[in-house]
Amino acid sequence: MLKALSSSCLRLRFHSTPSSLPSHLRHGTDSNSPLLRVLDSLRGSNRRNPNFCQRLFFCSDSTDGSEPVEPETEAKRPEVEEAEAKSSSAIVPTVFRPEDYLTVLALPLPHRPLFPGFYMPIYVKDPKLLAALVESRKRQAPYAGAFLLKDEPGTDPSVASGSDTDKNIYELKGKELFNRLNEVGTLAQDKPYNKDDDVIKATSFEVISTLRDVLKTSSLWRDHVQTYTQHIGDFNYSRLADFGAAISGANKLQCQQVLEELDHIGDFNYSRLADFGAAISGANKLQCQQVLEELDVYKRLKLTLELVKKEMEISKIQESIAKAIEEKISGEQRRYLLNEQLKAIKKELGLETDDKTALSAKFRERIEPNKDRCPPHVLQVIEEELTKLQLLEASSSEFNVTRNYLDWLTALPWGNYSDENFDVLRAQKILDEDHYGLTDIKERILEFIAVGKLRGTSQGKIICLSGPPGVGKTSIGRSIARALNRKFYRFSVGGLSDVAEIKGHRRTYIGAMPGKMVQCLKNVGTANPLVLIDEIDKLGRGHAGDPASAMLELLDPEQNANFLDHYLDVPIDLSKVLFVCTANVVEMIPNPLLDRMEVVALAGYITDEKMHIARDYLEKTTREACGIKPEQVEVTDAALLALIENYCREAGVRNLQKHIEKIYRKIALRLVRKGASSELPAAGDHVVGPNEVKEESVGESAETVVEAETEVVSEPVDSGSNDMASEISIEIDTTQKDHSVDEKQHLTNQPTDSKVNVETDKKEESEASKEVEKVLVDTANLSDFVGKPVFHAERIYEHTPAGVVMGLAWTALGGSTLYIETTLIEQAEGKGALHLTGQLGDVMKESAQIAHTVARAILLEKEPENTFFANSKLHLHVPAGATPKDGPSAGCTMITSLLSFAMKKPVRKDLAMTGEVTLTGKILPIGGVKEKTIAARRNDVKTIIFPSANKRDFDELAPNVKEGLEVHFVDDFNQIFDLAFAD
Ligand SMILES: Nc1ncnc2c1ncn2[C@@H]1O[C@H](COP(=O)(O)OP(=O)(O)OP(=O)(O)O)[C@@H](O)[C@H]1O
Repeated sequence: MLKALSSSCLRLRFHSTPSSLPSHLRHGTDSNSPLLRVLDSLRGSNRRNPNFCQRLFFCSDSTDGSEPVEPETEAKRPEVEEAEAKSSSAIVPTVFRPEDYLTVLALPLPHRPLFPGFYMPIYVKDPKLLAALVESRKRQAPYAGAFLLKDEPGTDPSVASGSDTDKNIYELKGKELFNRLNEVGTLAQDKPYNKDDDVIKATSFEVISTLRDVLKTSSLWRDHVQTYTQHIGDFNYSRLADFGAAISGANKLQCQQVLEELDHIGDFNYSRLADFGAAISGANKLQCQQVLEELDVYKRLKLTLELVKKEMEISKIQESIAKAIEEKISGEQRRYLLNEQLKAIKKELGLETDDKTALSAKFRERIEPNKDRCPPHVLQVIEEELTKLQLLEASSSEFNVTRNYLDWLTALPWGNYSDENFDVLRAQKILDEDHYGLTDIKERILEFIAVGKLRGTSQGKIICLSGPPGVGKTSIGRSIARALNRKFYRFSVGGLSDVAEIKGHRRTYIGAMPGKMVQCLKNVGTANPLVLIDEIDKLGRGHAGDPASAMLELLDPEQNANFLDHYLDVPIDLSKVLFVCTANVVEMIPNPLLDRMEVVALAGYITDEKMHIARDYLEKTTREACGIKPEQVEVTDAALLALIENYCREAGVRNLQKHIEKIYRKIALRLVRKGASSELPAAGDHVVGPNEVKEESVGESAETVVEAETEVVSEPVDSGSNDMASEISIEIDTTQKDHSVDEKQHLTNQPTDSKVNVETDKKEESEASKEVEKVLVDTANLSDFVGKPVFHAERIYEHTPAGVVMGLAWTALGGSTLYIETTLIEQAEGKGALHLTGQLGDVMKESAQIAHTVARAILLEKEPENTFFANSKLHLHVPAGATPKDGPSAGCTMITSLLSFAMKKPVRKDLAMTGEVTLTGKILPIGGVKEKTIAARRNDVKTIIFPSANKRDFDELAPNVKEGLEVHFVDDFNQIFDLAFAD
C-alpha cells in the first residue's frame, strides 16, 4: 500500500511511520510559502495561471503528455517523522487539518524526480483525475504524491527514450503502476545536520563556486537557472526567484545577481542547495533520484557536487567547441563586414556609386564623344548590353563577360580618323630622313601617296615589302605611317596557326579575346592606322581553320569593310586601314594573298650603301642612344669599311647596326673609366678639372683629348658627314703638331667657335680650352671593339684551281656566291659517272646530271678524241655541306666546273656566273639578279655572266650597283665557254 505523499517541501518515505503531518508546514514559515500558495491556487485563487482548469500546478513532475495521468492508486497518508514534526516551529495555518493529508493521489513521474521546492507543470486532461484533484481540494487536501517511476526491470535507463516511458505510464494500471513507483517521493524531511559543520560548509561552497563557474561559461545554464529559479521563487527563495526572472537577458550584471543569490542560498540551507544543484544539472533521472533519496545533507551535497562538476566539464568542452568554430568563421565574417563597411563608406562619400551604375556611366561616357560617328547598329548593341548589365547579378560570370564585351565595344575608335597627309614633298623628306638609298622603293611609295592624293584616299592597296632580313622593311613601314600621318601598329604573323588570333574567340569561351585587328584599333585609337603585318610568308598552317583565309578576309579591300570579329560580333570597317606586309620570300606567301599585294622588293645593300647607312644613320642613332657626344668619338672610314667587309657581309644592315652598337658601348665604357680615373689624380696623367667639366657640360667647349694609346689617323674624317666632326678632325691634326711630347698621352682638340683663335694664338687658346676625352676607332684597333673578323666560307679561294668555279645564288638572306668543285674519284675504261654531295635538293641534283651530259657533249665537240668523261668517275661538291641548296640556276656553273676539270684549265679570274641550262646547252633566266649582283660585288667579282633574259632586270639596277662590273648576257653555253676559258 502506498503510504507516501509528495509535498512541495517535505520529503516522505513509504516506510516511515505515520506521524503528525504539520512538520511539512513548519518549513513554510512565511505567508509566501509555496505550499500555501499551491493550496490557495487549488482553492481557485491561482493568480499565476489562468489556464488553471487545464494545467494545474502540482508539486510534482510533468507527465508532459496530453493524456492525463490516471490517479489509479490512492495512497495512504504518509507518516511524517516524529522528530521533524517536533522540531517544527513555524506558523501553522489553521485551515489545514493534518488528517486530510494522510491519503493523497500518487502521480507517477516518468523523467525526473521532483525536488522539494520546485514547481513542475503537469497536464491533466483526464476528467476522473481532475475530479479527484478538485475533490481533494475541496477536502482541503491539495497534495499529490510525486513519485519517479522506476525503469522496467532489464532496461537501460540511459537508453530508454522519454516517449516510450510516457507511453508505458499510461498503460500502467493498478498494482503494476504501484510497483513501478519509487519508494521515495517528495514529502519528507531531511535528516538534521550541523549547520556549522566545516566539511558541509566547504562542500556547499564548492557547489556554489562550481555553479558560479558554470553560470559564467554556459548561457544554456543561465536559461536553466532562470526556469528553475522562477519556481524556487515561489518557495522559500523568493529573492532568488526575482533575480532568476531578471536574468532572462543574461547580461553580466544579471548573472552577477544570480551568483550573489546562490551565495545567499548556501548561507542558510545546504540541503536546498544540494537540491537546487541537482535539479538544474543535466544529470539523468537515476542520478537525480539518488540525490533525492540521500537524506544525509553532506552526502547529498557531495552527490550534487559531482553532478555540477561534470556539468562544468561539459560546459568547458562546449566553450572550446564554440570558440574553435567561432574562430574559423570570424575571419571570413570580419573581412566580409569590413568590405561591406568600406563599400558603404565609399558610397556615402560619393567615391563609388553602385557597381553597375558606375560601370554603365563609365561606358556611356566613353561612347559619348563618338556617338555621332558610331554606326547605329553598334550603338544599338551597346544599349542592349547596357540594359542586360543592369539585370545581371554583379557576381555572376555572365556579368563579367558582358562587362568585358562592353569594355571592348566602347573602347574602339568608331569613326575616329586621323587626318591623312598626302604631301609628297613632306613624305619624301621623311623617307630620306629615315633611310638612305632605296631610291626605287621610295619612288614607289611616293607614287602611292600621289595616287592617294588624287583619289583623296590611300585605301585599297596592300603593299608587300619583300627582302632579306635587316634591309629596312619594318622601318620603311614606320616611315610611311609617319609620312601619311597615320598611327602605326605592327604585329607579326610568323608561325601563327590559330585563326582566333586574327578573328578573335567567340565570347562564350572563358578568357575569350578579340582578334589582333580589334586590339590594334583599341591600341592606336584611330580607325585608319597603318598596320604592318610582319613575316606574312611565315604564316602557319592552321589546325583549326586556315589563317591564310582569315588574313585574306582581313586584307582584301572588297571584304574588310565589314570585317567580323568573332568576339566583337558586330562588323567593323577596316577599309580605311592601310596594310603593309613584309616577307623574306615572296614565293612563300599564299597565292590568293599575294595576288592582292603590290610587292616592293628590297634586295639588300652594297658596301657603299652600307657605308652611308652606317655613317649617317646607324652611328648617329647609336651615339645618341649611348649618350656620347660627337666630339668624343671618331670611327674612321677605313674602320667602317673593314667592319662592313670583314664582319657584316650580309645583305641587310642589322648585323652592322649590332656591331656599331657594340663599338659605342665599349667607347662609353672607356670614357666613363677615363672620367673616373681622372677624378683620382695620378702622377703623369692629365686630370680634367672640375671647372673644365662644368664648362664642357654647358656644351660650349669642344676641346677634345684623344688617348695616346689610340692611333691618330692622318687622313681627315669624312668632311661631308658633319661639319662639327670635320672641324674637330682638323683640330686634332693641329693639336697633334702642337703637342710634340704630350701627344704620347693626349691630343687636344680646340673648340669650333674659337678655331680662328687657335690658329692665331695657340697659347692663349690652350689655357682657355677645356679637354674632352676622345676615342678613335681605326682598322688597327677595330678588333679591340668587335673581336677578330669572322671567317667567311664565301671566299675560300683566292685563285680558283681547275675544276672550281664561282656561282651566284639567291637565298632568303639575300644573294651570295658559292663554289662548285669537281674532282676525280677514279678513272677506268667505261667508268664514267658523277657523284654528288653538298646537301643538294632534287632540282639541283637533276641540274648536275644535265650538266654532266652537256659537258660531255661539249667536250666531245671541242676535243673529239678526249674520252675523259667516258672513263672518269667524278665527284661534284657544293660547299658548305651543312647548308641545304636547291634550284636550277647553278647549271651553267656546274658545266663550267666539269669542263674546267676535264680540260685541266682554271677559269678566268674574278668570274662568277648564274643560269639554268637545258640539255642542248641553252641558258634560261634566273631570279634575284640584284641580290646576285650585290653578292658578286661584295666578293670582288669583276665579271658576271647572266642569262640574256635577265638583261632587263640588270638594266633596272641602280648605277652604283652596276658600277665597275663587266657583265655578259648569254643564250647558249658556248658563249660561256668562250668567256670562261679565254686566255
Ligand atoms: N636604308 C636604310 N637607311 C637607314 N637605316 C636603315 C636602312 N635600312 C635598314 N636600316 C636600319 O636597319 C635596321 C633593321 O631594319 P628593319 O628592322 O626594318 O629590317 P627588316 O627588313 O624589317 O628585317 P626583318 O625582315 O628581319 O624584319 C633598322 O634599325 C633600320 O633603321
